Amino acid sequence: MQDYIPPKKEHWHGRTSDAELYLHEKVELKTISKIEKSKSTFVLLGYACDEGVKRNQGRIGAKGGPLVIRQALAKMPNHLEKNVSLIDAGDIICPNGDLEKIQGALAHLVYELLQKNTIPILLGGGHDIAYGHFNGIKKHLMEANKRPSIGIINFDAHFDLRTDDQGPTSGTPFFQIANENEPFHYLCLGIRSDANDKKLFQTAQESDVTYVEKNTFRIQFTKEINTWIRAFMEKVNHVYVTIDLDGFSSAYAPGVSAPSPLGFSPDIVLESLEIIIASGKLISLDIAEMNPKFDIDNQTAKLAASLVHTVIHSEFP
Ligand SMILES: N=CN[C@@H](CCC(=O)O)C(=O)O
Ligand SMILES: [Mn+2]
Ligand SMILES: [Mn+2]
Repeated sequence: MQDYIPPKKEHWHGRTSDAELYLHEKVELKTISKIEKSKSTFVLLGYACDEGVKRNQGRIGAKGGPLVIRQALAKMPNHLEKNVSLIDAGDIICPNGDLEKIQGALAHLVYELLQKNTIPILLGGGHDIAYGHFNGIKKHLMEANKRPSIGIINFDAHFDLRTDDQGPTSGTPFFQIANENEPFHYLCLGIRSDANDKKLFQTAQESDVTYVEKNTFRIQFTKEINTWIRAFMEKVNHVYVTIDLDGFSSAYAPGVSAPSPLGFSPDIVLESLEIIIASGKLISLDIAEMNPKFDIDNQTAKLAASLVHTVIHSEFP
């Protein structure tokens, strides 16, 4: 496949030990066809594409996202049990701007990873990653059930519910999913009224979107937020989590296409992830909008890598 780059050893560096103390020593590099069926395997797949951001008039650079997240993760300590595997499966790329094709290719690879019972962790790339990612999950679940029940939990400043009448962009993925899926289960955490216009709030209302605005998505309201997340998850059988790094305050995440000075803090995201993972419904996860061009001292890459580190070290029921 010309839009796929196999994993590379040179992307994984750090301190060395004789006991797999670091993740670059633990990670296995495998192309997707070589990955075996296993329940306790996390697979990293990069979406090195910022075509959707470009089309959405954003600041390009997110195609470099997967590499810097890997490089930060490589140096982090490995506390994984021996029976848990971490695999890097390489990157999807978008060399000629054919976003629709790349989203289709991504959906196919996600489908293959889920057929192998692994837990995909996708690294972006623009938030158009969500459309391909969701379709891969859907294809996999449709083999068992014609109408799978999938809830999307998006940590984001934005709804990303723009219409796709001019084609897909990083601002349209959830509009596309809403249009093609009935019912549409979508929970947004961290929405900012200074980053979404009236039409987007109206589309959210018409599509029955549940959302928590940024002023409420704070650690002080953990109890209430946990109740809302649990209530949302009750309605669905599977949960797909997508974390748009631009939802974090730019004090934590300057390296994104559309920064949020008044965004949320990592602590409430970690609390929420704990509840979601403990539910046993998390099927797949991605981290989107990492843009190394605007990062400062690798803070955003390290934040993204720490989120991956937290997820892979969590107990999956
Ligand atoms: N994926 C990002 N989407 C945002 C970008 C906002 C911006 O460029 O300021 C959106 O379209 O609303
Ligand atoms: Mn966003
Ligand atoms: Mn987004």
